[in-house]
Amino acid sequence: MFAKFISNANKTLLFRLLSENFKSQAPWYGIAILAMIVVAAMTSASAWIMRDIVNSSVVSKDINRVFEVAIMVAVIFFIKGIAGYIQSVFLSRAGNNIIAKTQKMLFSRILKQGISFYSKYPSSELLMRITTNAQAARSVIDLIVTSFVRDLFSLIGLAAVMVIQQPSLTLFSAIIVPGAIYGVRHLTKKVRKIMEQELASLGMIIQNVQETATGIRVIKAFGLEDYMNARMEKYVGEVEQRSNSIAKLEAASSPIMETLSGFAIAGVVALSGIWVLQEGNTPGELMSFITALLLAYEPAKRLARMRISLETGLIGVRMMYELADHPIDLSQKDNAVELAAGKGEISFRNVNFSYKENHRLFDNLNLDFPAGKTTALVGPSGGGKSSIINLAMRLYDPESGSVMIDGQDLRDVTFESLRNRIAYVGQDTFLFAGTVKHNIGLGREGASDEEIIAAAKAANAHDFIMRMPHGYDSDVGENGGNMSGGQKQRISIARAMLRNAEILILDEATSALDSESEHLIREALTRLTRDRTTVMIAHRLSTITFADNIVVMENGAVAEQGRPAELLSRDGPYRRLYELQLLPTAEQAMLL
Ligand SMILES: Nc1ncnc2c1ncn2[C@@H]1O[C@H](COP(=O)(O)OP(=O)(O)OP(=O)(O)O)[C@@H](O)[C@H]1O
Repeated sequence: MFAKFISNANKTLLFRLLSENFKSQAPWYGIAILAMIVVAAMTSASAWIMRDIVNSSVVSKDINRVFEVAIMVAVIFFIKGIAGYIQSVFLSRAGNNIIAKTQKMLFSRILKQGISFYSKYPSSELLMRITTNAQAARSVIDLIVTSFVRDLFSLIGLAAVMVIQQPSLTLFSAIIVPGAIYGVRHLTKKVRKIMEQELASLGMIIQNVQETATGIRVIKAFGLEDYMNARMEKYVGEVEQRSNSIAKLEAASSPIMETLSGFAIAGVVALSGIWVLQEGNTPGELMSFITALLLAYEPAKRLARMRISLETGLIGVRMMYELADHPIDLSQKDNAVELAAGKGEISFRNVNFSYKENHRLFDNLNLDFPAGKTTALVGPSGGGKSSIINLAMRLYDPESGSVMIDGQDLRDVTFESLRNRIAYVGQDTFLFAGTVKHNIGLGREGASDEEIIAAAKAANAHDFIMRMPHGYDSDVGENGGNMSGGQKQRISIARAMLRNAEILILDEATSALDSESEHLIREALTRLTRDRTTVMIAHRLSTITFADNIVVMENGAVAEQGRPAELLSRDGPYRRLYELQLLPTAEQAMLL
């Protein structure tokens, strides 16, 4: 029966959801299920006792019996109330634990993913999958437990009351139920489709809000408020329309059920007169039967609609598992070893690499970054500079050939030992929510306050930090919103300084700073790069005169390399780049 109830794919999904979550929560679900059985039993008892209420007061007019029955009614409802409380508390406890566990699992999974995963899933989508879809896991389990235990047991109990009180009338009512279930079945498919579209539009709403928050400067500067508003209106409108369609479809199950139930009750009322009058049944039995029938209506309706609720809930669960199962394209080998301590020489040997199929960026690339020296990567945009540091940090793997540190292939070493040997200062100086101290301290776990301050001093950041309202305990604001570009850069230099790794990867900021800031940063970088293997992407050639070696990258290949003075003396690509950047154009020269 269950096989026909839901599709095979959904059945697999459901079994997986239950097997992964139900077991760990078994004690809580056990208690909740026991409480539900008590609730179901008390519901049936409240229908059963109608017979005694009516017979004792109306038929036998026995006042003592009336009091007895009244006490029993009070006890039934008291027990039902307590059991209902226990059921809710333990069901929620298990459910909340499932949400928490799912969210933790999803988050640690996406943290393991390589950079390419993040180009596939926009942040808004990740947000939705980790929040809304994780909730769906709980809702589906709740639905199964409440429907199969509370509703089914209530229905069985009430049916038993009905059979005992009026067997023939029960038979009549039973004919109606399959009709009602059939009536709601055809609605399921439609709801599923609309629900999928609704979730997609919901994702777009999140994306729009997120883009507004992160891109507010561009929005304001270009007066894009109307454009953003129009986009929001479109997505919100779509969600509104789809929600209405879903509500209409879901509600459509009500008229079907109401009409059929109306027929059942009308039939029962008509027949009951004949039975009571002709077959000598008591009015109490009849009242008990009708109460049981009416009480059975809600659980029966919920069970009939269960398929719709299950299908819609499973959409979220499927999306959650899609994220959880997304293969990790960049993983650590099972037999990975520690990256042995060394001087930090980086070498690329016969490296072939492409981001997209049939679109090779590096073709047999051979390149060395000598230990303890600073190598500057220069060249036109798209030449492959960032891709080199992506491979050197093992954010991507080459298709063939190898990237090595001190002769060890990066694919053979643990991520932890690799990351411990590298410090990174990126172009987008990302700061995390928290204090200045916290942001610098992320450079090395367990660093003392003194070490953090020493790193900040070396990064020329100490003085401006001390001028902040709470010094090192000042809040940096969202992504360093409370700081200038130059200050953020010095914080990230201090973070790298604290790491004290042999290898430094430096992606120079493209935005120009005022000369004071530029001078302070330059000084900090000179200290930071001293005696370290530094790979530095330089966008402004004026800043790399101190480099030991320069590599000019063009179209994924090394166009030229050598010492700065040596390259300048040649009439090659570096000299041309240099002249292009440093020599004022005729027009500029006239303005000077
Ligand atoms: N994640 C990616 N997916 C697909 N293609 C990419 C990706 N990143 C870079 N590329 C492509 O690879 C080539 C090299 O890019 P790369 O970012 O390494 O160049 P770059 O020299 O650092 O450029 P820039 O100076 O503009 O930062 C470019 O053609 C770029 O379009």
